Amino acid sequence: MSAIEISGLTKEYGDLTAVDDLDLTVDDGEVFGFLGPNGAGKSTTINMLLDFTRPTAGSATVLGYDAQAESDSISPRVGVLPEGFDIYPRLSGRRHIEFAAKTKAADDDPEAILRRVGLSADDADRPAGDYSKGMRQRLATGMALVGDPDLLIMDEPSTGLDPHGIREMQDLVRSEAERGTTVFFSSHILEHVEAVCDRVGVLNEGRLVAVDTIDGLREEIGGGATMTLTLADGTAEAREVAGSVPGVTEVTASGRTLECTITDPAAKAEVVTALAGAGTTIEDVRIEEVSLESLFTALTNGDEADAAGDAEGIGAGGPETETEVAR
Ligand SMILES: Nc1ncnc2c1ncn2[C@@H]1O[C@H](COP(=O)(O)OP(=O)(O)OP(=O)(O)O)[C@@H](O)[C@H]1O
Repeated sequence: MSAIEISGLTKEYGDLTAVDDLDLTVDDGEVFGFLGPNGAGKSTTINMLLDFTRPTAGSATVLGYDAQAESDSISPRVGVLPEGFDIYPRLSGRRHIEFAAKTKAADDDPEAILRRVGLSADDADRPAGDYSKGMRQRLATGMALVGDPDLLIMDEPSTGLDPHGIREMQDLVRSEAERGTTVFFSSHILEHVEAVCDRVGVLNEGRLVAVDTIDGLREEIGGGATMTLTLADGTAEAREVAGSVPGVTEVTASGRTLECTITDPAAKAEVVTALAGAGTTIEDVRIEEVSLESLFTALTNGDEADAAGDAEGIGAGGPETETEVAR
C-alpha cells in the first residue's frame, strides 16, 4: 500500500490555480521531500491531504483512506508538524505532550516521547517559552509523534533553524524513518530536503515538474562535477593527461591546480589513475557536484534547455552552500 496516492488533485482559488492536476505516489516507509518555491502549492496540497481544504477536482488517499470521505480514519494515524506552529510559552514541554496525547486519545509516556526528540527530563519541566527555536521544533515534532503515527507530515520544518538545529531535525527525521514511519517533508530549501529524503517531488506554480532522487535529477539535467586537483609540481603535461580521459570536457590549469569538468562519473577515478600513471604526484582532490542551485533553477524556471546549459557551466555552490528555492 502507498502511504499517499494523489490523483489529478486540483485546487483553485478564484482565478488562481494553487495546485494543478497533481499526480503523486509516496511509498510506505519512504522519506519524501516535497520541494518548491514559496507559493508553489505545497501547503495547499498538505491541507487537502489532511482535509483542511477541499479540492476543486481530483482525489487523494492517505494510508489507504480517502482523504476527504475517510479523514476520520486518517487523522489518528498521521502526525503533523504544521508550518509556523506555536508553543504555549508558559506550559512545560511535558504538558505540551500531555495535551497532544489527550487530543489524540493516546496513552504515550511523555518522558519517552521527549527523549525520542532529544529533550531531557530537565527540559521537560521547563516552560517551553524558555526553549531555543530548535528545542521548540523538537517539542512540536514530539507532539506530532504522539500516538505513534504511520505518516509524519512536516511542513517547512527547517524554517528559522540554525545549522545545528537543522542537523538535529534531520537526525530526527532519519530516526523516525528507521522506525518505519513514512515522512512527507515539505521545504523550499533544497539542501534540507536532499540530506534526508529518498526521493523528491518538485512543485512549481502548482504543477509537479519532477519526481526523482536528487542524483536522478542531476543526471536528468546533464549535471556533472568539477574536480579540482592540487599537484606536487607543474601542470603542463598533467593538463594534457587529464584532458585525454573520456568524460572530461574541459581542463584549466593554474599554478599547481588543475580544474577538470567531468560529465561521466567514472572519469573521476580515471583522471586520478591516469595522472598517477604519468608520474604526477597528487596532493589533494576536491569534487563538487553540479550546484544544487542550478539544478533548482532548471526545474523551477521552466526553460530546460537553457537551464541544462547553465548547469553544465556552473560548478560553484558546493555542498555547504544553502540553496533557497526562489522564483
Ligand atoms: N485560502 C487561500 N485563498 C486564496 N489563495 C490562497 C489561499 N491559500 C493559498 N493561496 C494561494 O495559493 C498559492 C499556493 O500557496 P501555498 O501556501 O500552498 O504555497 P506553498 O508552496 O506552501 O508556499 P509557502 O512555502 O510560501 O507556504 C499561493 O499563490 C497562495 O497565495
